[in-house]
Amino acid sequence: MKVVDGIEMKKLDRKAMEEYGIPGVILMEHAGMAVTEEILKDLAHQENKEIVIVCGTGNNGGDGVVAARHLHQKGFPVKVRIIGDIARISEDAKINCDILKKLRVDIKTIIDFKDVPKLSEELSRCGVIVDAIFGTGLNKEVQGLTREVILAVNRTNTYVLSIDIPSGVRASDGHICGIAVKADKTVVLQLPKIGNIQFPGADYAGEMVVKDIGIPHEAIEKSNFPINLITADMVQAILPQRRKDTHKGNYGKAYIVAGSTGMTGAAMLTCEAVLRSGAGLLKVAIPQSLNNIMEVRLTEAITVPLPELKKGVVGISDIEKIIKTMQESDVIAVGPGSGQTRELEEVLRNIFEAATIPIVLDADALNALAHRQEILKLIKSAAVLTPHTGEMSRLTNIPVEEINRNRIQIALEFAKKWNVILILKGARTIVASPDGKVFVNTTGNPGMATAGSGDVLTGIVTGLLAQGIQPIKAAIAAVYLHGVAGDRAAARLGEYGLIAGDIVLELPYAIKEIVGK
Ligand SMILES: NC(=O)C1=CN([C@@H]2O[C@H](COP(=O)(O)OP(=O)(O)OC[C@H]3O[C@@H](n4cnc5c(N)ncnc54)[C@H](OP(=O)(O)O)[C@@H]3O)[C@@H](O)[C@H]2O)[C@@H](O)CC1
Ligand SMILES: Nc1ncnc2c1ncn2[C@@H]1O[C@H](COP(=O)(O)OP(=O)(O)O)[C@@H](O)[C@H]1O
Ligand SMILES: [K+]
Repeated sequence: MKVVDGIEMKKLDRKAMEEYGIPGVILMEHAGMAVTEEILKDLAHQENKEIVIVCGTGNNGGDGVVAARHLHQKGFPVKVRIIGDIARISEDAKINCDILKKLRVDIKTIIDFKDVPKLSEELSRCGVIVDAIFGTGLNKEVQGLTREVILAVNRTNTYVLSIDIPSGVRASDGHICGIAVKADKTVVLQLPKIGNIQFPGADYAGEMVVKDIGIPHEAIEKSNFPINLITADMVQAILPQRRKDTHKGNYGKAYIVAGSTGMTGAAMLTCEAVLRSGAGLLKVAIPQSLNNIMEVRLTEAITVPLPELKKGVVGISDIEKIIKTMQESDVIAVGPGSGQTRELEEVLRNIFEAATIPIVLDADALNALAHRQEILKLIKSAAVLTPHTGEMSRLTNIPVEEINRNRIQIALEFAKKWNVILILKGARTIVASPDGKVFVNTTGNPGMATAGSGDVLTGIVTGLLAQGIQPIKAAIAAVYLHGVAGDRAAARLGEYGLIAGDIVLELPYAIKEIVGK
């Protein structure tokens, strides 16, 4: 599903109107009806059926006014409160306001701070507040009277439904323009906006429901706006059903180079996730002295001990053996728990030069690349990098705060510059491809902020790549499944007690949930 910013949404609205001749009032009518439908669902669970709709003077307010008409028609007590100068109301919203007046719906304007206490009282007394103050047209910090009204909405305990996006959240990036409505539910019109899914804005949305308002789907499909939301349908289409007449050779050989003294656990988690993702065969390169530990724990994997020179870490002396196994494999992953050694860069350089298979780089492999990203240019095959924000900061020399303000753009620029698939991990993981596309993941939860959960993701990407899934698709499916597995684990155990191994254990069920088998 496409994700847009305010400008792209406006373009699509205009296209619907100008190229397809769908008048704005019709789109507004659909929006208002979609909102009504959701309000009716919410009202079904509560005694207090009174609704107060707080509107701005733009088209978002117009959607609220249409909803007021439908609710009035169905016999619900509705109040409409319009903030600001009603003379400035948008054309389509005015048409609908005029109808409301003729229907004698209770409609008033809030033009002064002294109107706020009365409004606060109405907001506290009603059963549902509809927030139709600003949508995609928010273009500056929220101040003055509107700020007071939003504060009043947030002070109540009343259920709040926002139209399109909680007022105060900037559609283009999720920035909070000083203050924003804290919604219980957001009825997103036609397409999710970046501000609906990127933090901090995403935190204000509550439950999100996306509703079609009649913008032609072919117009949306033709849009070349690069951002997409990863959905279950998308992942289902990526994961093939297994054919009956197959054997382990059909599901690929994965090769993991991971682990060092003190960090065999990272290698273990990655390996388990590779196997649980359905790869046919797994080999793991491990410093000789750690081999026994791995053999005991990893029943199903083949270990390939490396004759380490420096005890407990992989070094350049191991490279011949690494390259040989790599040449017999379908994917290689390097980095989880590898340790920070100077030699790792040299190891990577050799792998990059020799590899004809997809390469997954995580953790210490990424640290080894910091300040030496240019060696990524040696890679002739596909590469998937999986940094968390801290690793991304080291890779790019951009401060963490700046990355967090601009995750999509920074991930995209890196992917294009270095011709890699970049998975920028965190709450709302971003997958960026070198051809300029971005996929945002919304599965997962803060319970996954625990040591080793990134190693699990590396294993899933690697396991899917082993099975011959196209690299960008493997990355998309991996982040989604990783999040679903994490959500399942959290549902069972809660977020506090969740550990990375639980994500691995839930992974088969997450896959089954999507694939059906
Ligand atoms: N045909 C369509 O386009 C359809 C659109 N639809 C709906 O419309 C929404 C977009 O509507 P929109 O473009 O009219 O903008 P909207 O969000 O209502 O606000 C703009 C107003 O707010 C004002 N303003 C902004 N920031 C402010 C601030 N900080 N503090 C104070 N004022 C501020 C701004 O003022 P100005 O910039 O003019 O000074 C302007 O007056 C969209 O989210 C969806 O819900 C659907 O009905 C389908 C058809
Ligand atoms: N709040 C959150 N919401 C969703 N996913 C999260 C959240 N916190 C962490 N995760 C996920 O958990 C994983 C953590 O990875 P990482 O930081 O590399 O852990 P480690 O290095 O310990 O393995 C990432 O895939 C990240 O997206
Ligand atoms: K709104």
